[in-house]
Amino acid sequence: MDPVLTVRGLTRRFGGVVAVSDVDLDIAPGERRAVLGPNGAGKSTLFNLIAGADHPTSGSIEVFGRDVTHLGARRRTRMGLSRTFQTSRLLTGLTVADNLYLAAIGVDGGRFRLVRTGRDAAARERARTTAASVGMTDRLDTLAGDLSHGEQRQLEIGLALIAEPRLLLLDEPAAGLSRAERQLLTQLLLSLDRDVTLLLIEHDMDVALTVAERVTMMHDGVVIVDGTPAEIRADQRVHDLYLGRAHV
Ligand SMILES: Nc1ncnc2c1ncn2[C@@H]1O[C@H](COP(=O)(O)OP(=O)(O)OP(=O)(O)O)[C@@H](O)[C@H]1O
Repeated sequence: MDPVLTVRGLTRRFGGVVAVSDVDLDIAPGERRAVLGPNGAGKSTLFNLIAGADHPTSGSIEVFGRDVTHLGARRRTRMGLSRTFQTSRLLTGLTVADNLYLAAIGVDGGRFRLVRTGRDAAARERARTTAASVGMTDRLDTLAGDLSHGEQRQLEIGLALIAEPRLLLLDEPAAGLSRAERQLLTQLLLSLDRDVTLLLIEHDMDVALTVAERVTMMHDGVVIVDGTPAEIRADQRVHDLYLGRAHV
């Protein structure tokens, strides 16, 4: 099967800083991949380049076999790429159902066709099925602002899933969550349909190594190890750079 994502020689410079340096990445359909690395490794820059929020100095990005290097974020979204954000985009004064409903009616008609007469009902139904897929059926009538931090993260993932993406980019999904919330998040990510390929940028080793089948470890903009969670755990360079520190 063709890769979902192919990155070649990707480089992003900011003045004299090479935030991402000659990175190659191949992600297969249905794969769960994590990108790990200490502060300043280049994870966020790589994420933004793949999402289309930023553009590389050199190199190329293909999504679903199509060169998107020079396409903006919206075009990539329409192709089936979706992302979460580190800062919450929830409408805290609205219920879970309404947050999902508004996202559903906002989805581009090309990918999620809602015939005019049934538009409202279809969007409501889509909100309900998405809530179920992120384990929030019993919270549909709760205001987003009244959700726990972990539930808000669940809802954000739901919003990213509403357009039925084929590639979901998760930007540090475990950031700021308690241990119990991280475990729930891990379960949620493990439960997602394999029709969606996952790429997560993550600081939290436990979440990344449990959810991902393959981990790409970055340092100073460069990929230093690419392997299975077992290989990552056993790698001396990872220990030196990452595991040896209190919390990087
Ligand atoms: N807009 C920018 N302008 C200048 N330098 C930048 C910019 N964005 C990132 N950098 C630099 O690029 C390098 C990589 O940063 P990046 O944020 O991608 O790392 P990261 O692995 O995501 O780190 P963190 O875990 O702290 O978010 C750092 O040296 C950072 O200072």
